[in-house]
Amino acid sequence: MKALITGISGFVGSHMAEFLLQKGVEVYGTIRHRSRMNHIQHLLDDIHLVECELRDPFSVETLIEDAKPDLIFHLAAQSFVPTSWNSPIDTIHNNVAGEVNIFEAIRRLGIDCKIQLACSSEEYGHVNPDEVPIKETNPIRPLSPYAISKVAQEYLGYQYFKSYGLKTVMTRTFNHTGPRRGENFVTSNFAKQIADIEKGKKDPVIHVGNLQAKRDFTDVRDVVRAYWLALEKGVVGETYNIASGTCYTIEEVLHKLLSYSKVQITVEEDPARLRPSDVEILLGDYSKFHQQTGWKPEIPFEQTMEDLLQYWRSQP
Ligand SMILES: C[C@H]1O[C@H](OP(=O)(O)OP(=O)(O)OC[C@H]2O[C@@H](n3cnc4c(=O)[nH]c(N)nc43)[C@H](O)[C@@H]2O)[C@@H](O)[C@@H](O)C1=O
Repeated sequence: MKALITGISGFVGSHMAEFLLQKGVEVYGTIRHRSRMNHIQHLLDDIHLVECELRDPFSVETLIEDAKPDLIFHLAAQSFVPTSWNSPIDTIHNNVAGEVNIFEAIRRLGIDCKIQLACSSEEYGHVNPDEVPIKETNPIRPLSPYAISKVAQEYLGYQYFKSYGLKTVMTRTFNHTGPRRGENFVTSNFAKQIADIEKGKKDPVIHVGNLQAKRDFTDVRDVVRAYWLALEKGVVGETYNIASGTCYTIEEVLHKLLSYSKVQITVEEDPARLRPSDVEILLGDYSKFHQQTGWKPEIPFEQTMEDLLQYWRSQP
């Protein structure tokens, strides 16, 4: 069996590759000329890397024709919410055009494959207090250009399923983290600041944004297992929440991370970290996915946070 991972050198892509290799799957992955390879350095002998610009239809058609995958995990995206305010068109173009190019290549070449689409809980956006835990049937009220790009990705997945029979499965994944998480994202950012303070590379002050937001975190290693099950047991054309079913304020996350360190650290708000609009609460109900696939998260949040901090401590 052959699987293609778009964005294989990224955070989730590298974990997905490790998971698939353990399953004995032949792994293809896309990189761009400026991709950093540090997350997949240890896998280079075992995977096929293809340089591909997903925004370029010719590049994508060549990729799909050469790889002829049975499974596609479409993980490549501009995924940082604040960047989507600074460059909204780029986020929408990157995330939406890239996916359409994949769908068009599959359709034109007549490739028979299943496609997992990494959609997002950000699509829910504004959530009323009486709407948690969030089910797939909740209203979509997106609050960022990134969220809009994910709504478009998801509905395109549905439309290509209905119009052309493409075997798409959409996963609305809530926040996820773990070793290799990009340093912009909150858990990694805080963990890296703590590790830098411990190493004496930074003054003992941790800079933070909105600590009142509530988020539902799942370990990335549970998430890639969910993506595999989404294609193995999920129903094509359907959308599933992937979540832990528990949420914490960002303040609680901060204090959890701080409790793993012996150094004395002062907390300071950095106004540049506040957003034009922030999703107040994301707390997911994953029962639809559980009923279909049997999946449930296995790695406790505390373990994820300790592993993340250890990851940053081990970085040069
Ligand atoms: C599901 C969804 O999950 C992620 O989107 P996100 O929730 O925006 O993730 P984040 O880690 O940037 O922020 C989480 C919360 O934490 C608050 N926050 C406080 N202080 C800082 C801070 O210093 N840095 C950051 N980044 N956030 C901070 C921030 O305001 C927000 O309320 C992406 O994977 C996205 O791709 C995705 O799909």
